[in-house]
Amino acid sequence: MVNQGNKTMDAEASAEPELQMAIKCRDVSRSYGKLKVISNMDLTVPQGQIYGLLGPSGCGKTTLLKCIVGTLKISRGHISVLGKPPSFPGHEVPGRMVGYMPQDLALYNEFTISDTLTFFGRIHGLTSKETQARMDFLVDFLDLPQKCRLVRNLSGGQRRRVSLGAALLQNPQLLILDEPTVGVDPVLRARIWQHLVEIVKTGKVSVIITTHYIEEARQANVVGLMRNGRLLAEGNPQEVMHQLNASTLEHAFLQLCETSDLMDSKQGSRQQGESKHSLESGQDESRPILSIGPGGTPEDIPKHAVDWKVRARHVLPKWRNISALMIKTLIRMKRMPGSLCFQFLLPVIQISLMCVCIGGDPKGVRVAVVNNETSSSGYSQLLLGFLDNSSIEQVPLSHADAFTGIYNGEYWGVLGFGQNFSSYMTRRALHPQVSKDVVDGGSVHVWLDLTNRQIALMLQKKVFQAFQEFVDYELDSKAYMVALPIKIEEPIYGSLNTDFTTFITPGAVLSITFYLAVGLTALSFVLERKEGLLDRCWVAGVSSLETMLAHLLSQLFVISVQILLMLLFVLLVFKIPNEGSLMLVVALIVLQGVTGIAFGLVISAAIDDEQSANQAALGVFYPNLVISGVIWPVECIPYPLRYLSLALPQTYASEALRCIMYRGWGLGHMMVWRGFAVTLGWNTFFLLLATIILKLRT
Ligand SMILES: Nc1ncnc2c1ncn2[C@@H]1O[C@H](COP(=O)(O)OP(=O)(O)OP(=O)(O)O)[C@@H](O)[C@H]1O
Repeated sequence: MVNQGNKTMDAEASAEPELQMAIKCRDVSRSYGKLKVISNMDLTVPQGQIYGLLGPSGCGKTTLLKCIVGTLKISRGHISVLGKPPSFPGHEVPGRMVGYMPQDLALYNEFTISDTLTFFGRIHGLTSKETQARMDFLVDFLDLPQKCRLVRNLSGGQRRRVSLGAALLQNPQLLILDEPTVGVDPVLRARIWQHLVEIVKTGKVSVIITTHYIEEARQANVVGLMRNGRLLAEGNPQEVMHQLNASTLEHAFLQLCETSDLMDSKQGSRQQGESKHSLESGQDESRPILSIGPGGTPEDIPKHAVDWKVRARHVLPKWRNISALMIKTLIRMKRMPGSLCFQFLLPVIQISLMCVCIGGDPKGVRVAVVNNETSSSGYSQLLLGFLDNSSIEQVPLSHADAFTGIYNGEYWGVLGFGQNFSSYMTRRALHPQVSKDVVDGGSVHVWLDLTNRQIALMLQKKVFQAFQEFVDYELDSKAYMVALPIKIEEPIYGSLNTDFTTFITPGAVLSITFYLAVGLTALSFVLERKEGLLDRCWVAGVSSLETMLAHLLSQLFVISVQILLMLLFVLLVFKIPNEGSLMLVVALIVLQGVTGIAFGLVISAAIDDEQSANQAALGVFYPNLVISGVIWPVECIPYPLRYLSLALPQTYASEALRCIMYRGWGLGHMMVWRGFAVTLGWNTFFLLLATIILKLRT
């Protein structure tokens, strides 16, 4: 009986004058991995009508709407929205022509209602006057609370209405509303439907709406009843009910489900004997059981040509969108002052801790002194007087106690002087030939605990320095007789007492800038994607490149403040020398910050959840720090790992920064421009990669 009705109504429809179609889906399929969610679906939304898309939870309604707005790619078939496929160059879908209310709220929690509508108004290119007028209307119409209320403080239903307001804002030609009436009281629900009915009356606006409340869809001009990714029926709600002799849409739907189950089981038993080919073609599946009205035919898929100028304009980023997104980020920052202060202060804290704690000479290192020379005017006492007391704490002990102490880990070394140290040392210096006992007794004996190389090296250096100062003082012009025949001349670059902090600071500044920038951006898209904000902005007409550039520019502001504060501390508080151009120093650090932002954007474009994004950012941190030559010279890294090290973003950049700061070199030196070139190369690569990933995934 249903099939008969179907045929009659198809025939009637073909006799009617042809309607303009707002949306045409032909043979559309979409799968998530192996799960086929939409199967060979044909759906037609006539221009100037309300189309109610109905169906149980999980039947694929949201997926279909996402395919229609273009945020999901279809696996097969063709979709035309307002005359062209979504995201066709020059077509304002996505863009101003479409108002999309996603199922997720997709609102910025830190925004007020007014901020939210102003943001979408900017993206759609409305003037502030137009936005204001629409805002006043929508606040009144949707019964919204005061405009200055923060979205995060609104109830679920209020948020939903704000989200609907954002979709209605620019008076779009096509409204795509995914469950706009959930959580909305019956009075307002009726008003929303009344409004939709009114706006379609002009014939210029079309609406596709999904709802769980099947009966409210009676007010739609056309309903599509969906089940398991298929359209069971499409037609005017009254006619659907009439055809199925049902008193309510719900009953009609129930009947269709039963018919569909019956047909499926019949088809299943038939197909057992048939070839696999007919199973896969799926052509039968695509036809609704009941089709009343303007269905589509495969041959009406038009071909569209596009001018290269239009194509170029479509690809080029729009400053309007970038500035809207930047203002959005700045407003969000302003609404989280604690987090912003923390972001500004964190690099200062990190670099200060590094300068204070890493690279300086160890202090108060306990050393046991076994002095068997009793005379207080002996050379041993004199020599000990030249030891740097701030670094070394001398503990006079007997031989036995000193060795017990060092074995117990109480001392880092033992200095031993023989009974006749002074006389033997003189004899060593003056006589060309002396016995082994004299050589031995005239030497300072040093036993070290070498488990801590830095402390042991410092002790050795301090003992040699003390000895040199002692002989210079005691022997004056004859000092050459006992001193080592090696003279360390004035350094070409740097100073004689350069400490490890000086080496590590440039690399540390770059690493801190890089990783804080990664941290700032690695989650930016992850959270926005999760909350549906990325998709919503995309449907409003924001491209991946614009999203990327807006993030980059607004985060540049944050890292500029970070870099300024960090450099103030490094140069003025910790007095790290800078012999070169401050402009070059700042430029290189800012570019490294951009590399960090771009890398963070890659992570956040590629990864869906916060935990994985955090893990990726943290996972890269330590290996990169270790093999970038930031904390230890690259020359210590064995081949072939060194090649990897040299290719990393911070290796040549750290070297370049050291060359600028300590050697005073400029861009004329290869070691400097190489650092800039590698940094710029990585910036470009990461930004392109992030844009491509985001484009592919949005
Ligand atoms: N990103 C995804 N990855 C894998 N499966 C998905 C994804 N999104 C949706 N699905 C699956 O696709 C099917 C259809 O989901 P969809 O959200 O389109 O249903 P729906 O009809 O809108 O349901 P509801 O009315 O509850 O919103 C469901 O089985 C769902 O689990």
